[in-house]
Amino acid sequence: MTNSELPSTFDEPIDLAIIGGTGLYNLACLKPVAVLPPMQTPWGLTSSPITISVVIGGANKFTVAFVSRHGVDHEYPPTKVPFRANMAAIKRLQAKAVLSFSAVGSLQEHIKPRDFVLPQQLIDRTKGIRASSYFNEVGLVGHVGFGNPFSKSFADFIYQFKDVLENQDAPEQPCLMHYDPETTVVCMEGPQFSTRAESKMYKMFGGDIINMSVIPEAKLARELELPYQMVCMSTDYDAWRDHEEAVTVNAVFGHLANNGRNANALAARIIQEMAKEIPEFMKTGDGLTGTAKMSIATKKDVMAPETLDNIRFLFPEY
Ligand SMILES: CSC[C@H]1O[C@H](OP(=O)(O)O)[C@H](O)[C@@H]1O
Ligand SMILES: Nc1ncnc2[nH]cnc12
Repeated sequence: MTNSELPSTFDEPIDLAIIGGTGLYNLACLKPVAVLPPMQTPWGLTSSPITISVVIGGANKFTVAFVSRHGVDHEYPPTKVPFRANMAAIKRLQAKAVLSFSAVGSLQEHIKPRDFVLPQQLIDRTKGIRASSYFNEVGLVGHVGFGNPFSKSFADFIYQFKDVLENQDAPEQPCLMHYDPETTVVCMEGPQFSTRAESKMYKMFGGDIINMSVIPEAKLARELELPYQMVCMSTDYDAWRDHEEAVTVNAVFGHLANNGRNANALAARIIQEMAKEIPEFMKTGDGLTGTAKMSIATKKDVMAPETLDNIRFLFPEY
């Protein structure tokens, strides 16, 4: 059956949401059972249809939803991705966690192109022009904690499968997965890449890798109480190495095929293991359950009916 012949509705809650980035417009390791058309949310339409797949693991059924961040034909630049719609749709489908993939530049010698990184910290260098919150309205003010922007439990889970990575063209130079509590991703505005001076400044800040899309995705996931981990796939050394050409899109594209294969292998293992037994952090909410409600400072009595409808779109139980 081709994707266009599949049902366009799916009525069960999903377990895991996966967001694909540059070069990862679908996951070949998944067998779709439904393709939902781009979902209308109070924050607009999602950037792509949502592909639903079901995996059987022993006695369990495990459901995955896939969204393409930039659209299936890469129509949305990082500044204009409908991040709030994408994340609202994922929440509406009742995902228990979000696994996000991103192509990144490396700010450190030891992180080579084709290596993967599980960042645990981030530095926001976007320019305030992206809608980055559900709780930043007159009549709805909320301040969620963001000290630890990623899910350590999820990163620990993913790191178990570090050995699935392969370098197909140069097996003697294996692809590594880097993971420690200080590993930091810088998120810049784009769409232009950084200047050499900016790239060196980000290194001085303590950045290890750089992309254009972890903000506001990670912030919105936190507001939605969703455990969120980004798997960063290195494609270049950005612009800080004076003796080398600064990053170009051609350099990035040169590594996308290998990174895409590794993303599929990694996602397949993660899904297989989750289907056998849903990890504890997905069952319990990773300590995030109830944090959004606690963060809202505005009194409910003064909220407009439309505001309450939007909150209920995200949190039907509130
Ligand atoms: C084409 S290189 C720059 C582009 O790649 C990354 O996209 P994504 O995070 O969606 O994989 C980066 O964030 C930029 O948007
Ligand atoms: N050098 C870079 N800067 C920002 N985003 C990127 N995505 C891939 N490489 C990048």
